[in-house]
Amino acid sequence: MAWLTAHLKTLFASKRPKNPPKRKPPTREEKGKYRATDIDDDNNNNNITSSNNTQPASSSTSSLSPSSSSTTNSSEITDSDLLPIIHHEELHLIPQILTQFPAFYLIGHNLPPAPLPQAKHLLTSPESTKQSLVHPKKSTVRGYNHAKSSGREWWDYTPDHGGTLLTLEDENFRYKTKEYFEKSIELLQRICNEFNQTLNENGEKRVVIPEAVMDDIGFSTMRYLRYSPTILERQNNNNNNNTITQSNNDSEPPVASSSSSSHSNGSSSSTKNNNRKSQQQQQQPQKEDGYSLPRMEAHTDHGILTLMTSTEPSGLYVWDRNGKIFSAPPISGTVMIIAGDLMTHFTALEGKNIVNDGKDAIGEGTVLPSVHAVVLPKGGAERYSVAVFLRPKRDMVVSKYRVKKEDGEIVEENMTFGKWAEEKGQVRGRRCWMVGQERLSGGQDV
Ligand SMILES: O=C(O)CCC(=O)C(=O)O
Ligand SMILES: [Fe+2]
Repeated sequence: MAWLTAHLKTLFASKRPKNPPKRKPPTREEKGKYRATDIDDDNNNNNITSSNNTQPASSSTSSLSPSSSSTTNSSEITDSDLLPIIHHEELHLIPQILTQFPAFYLIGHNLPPAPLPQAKHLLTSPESTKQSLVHPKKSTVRGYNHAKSSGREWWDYTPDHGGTLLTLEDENFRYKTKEYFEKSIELLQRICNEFNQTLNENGEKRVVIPEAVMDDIGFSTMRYLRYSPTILERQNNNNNNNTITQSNNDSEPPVASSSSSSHSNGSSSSTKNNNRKSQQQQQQPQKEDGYSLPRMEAHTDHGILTLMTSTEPSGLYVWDRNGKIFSAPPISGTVMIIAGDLMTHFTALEGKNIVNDGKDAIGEGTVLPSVHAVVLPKGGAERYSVAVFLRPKRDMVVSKYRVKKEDGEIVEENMTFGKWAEEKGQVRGRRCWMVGQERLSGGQDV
């Protein structure tokens, strides 16, 4: 485990790209042109442009310098924090964009409307309906779950059996859910394919992302989330009534804790620790310093890519590799895409791997996983979101790691996606490996 802890700690102290994008600072008019409500496919001829933040506290006084060359202190959010918007016709730009920005918006994607009404429908169903969607072995990546102490509840789609398990008895709901999941996965697979079109130093194409990712949905899933002060209130009034195990690590739990085929829960020591921790949390009074707002603590996703969209108010933030924070509100007509842990494994320098070589495996083309968190603004309405996670099968070998045997011999073993996810789940602070995140996590995960 030491290798993993060390790796996680060093990852975000790694090199910044030598050639940061040189973008002209947008004028206020240009920024206004791309405001959330104005964007549609027809008026957006630029392939890359900048998103406009809608809620930075300091926006009125800050300068309009490009984000990448900004010297802003990492914990400040200013008007210069602009995430790029890429047109679907320009998917080939994405491998480079993801080395420079922690997220991008995609426009012109032809996805069906985001199933946010479906998310609301399911997550505001009667409690008895929600309880009937809980996985028999309490998997936190299949069916209904909640983290009341974080003011959040969610439901994970089960793609197996045509999406008919742990779901609502509603044909329209099922159709819209399945359709959005399948189209989003196809889109994420097309983006992965672009990584295999880039040329290496010798001008040759190399397989960066295993072909199996493009051919199979693997352990991909889709999540509907709801953040609401009323969930926190229920928690306050009803501290001992939780029927579902509360975990502090539920945003991306060990994949091994839920098997799509066997539905085994694989109850691990980390789960027991989390239970103890969450019981302690429930006994603590809610803090009054903002941490009692509905939220998802800072973390990175396990998989390859995540596609996200949400209602307002957003409260979604992403960090770049230098610790700079970007606000990432929903922009109409777009979806937001971020990289997960596996993207770092796949895009490591040729001949190196991040598990054994740490920072030395990270080159200019290496994509780091995006740290992200959600904190609802104070007094805001509730928020719904949809996240589609592209993940390979759990037995896919994603890396190698060295193990010292009892006789002292060092051997290399395969690191599968399932093993990666399971071990990450047991590392304290796995949610986020950056200095500064304690502001969002309540300081518990550093
Ligand atoms: O609600 C969101 O927008 C983010 C959800 C998320 O990060 C997750 O479920 O891993
Ligand atoms: Fe996430």
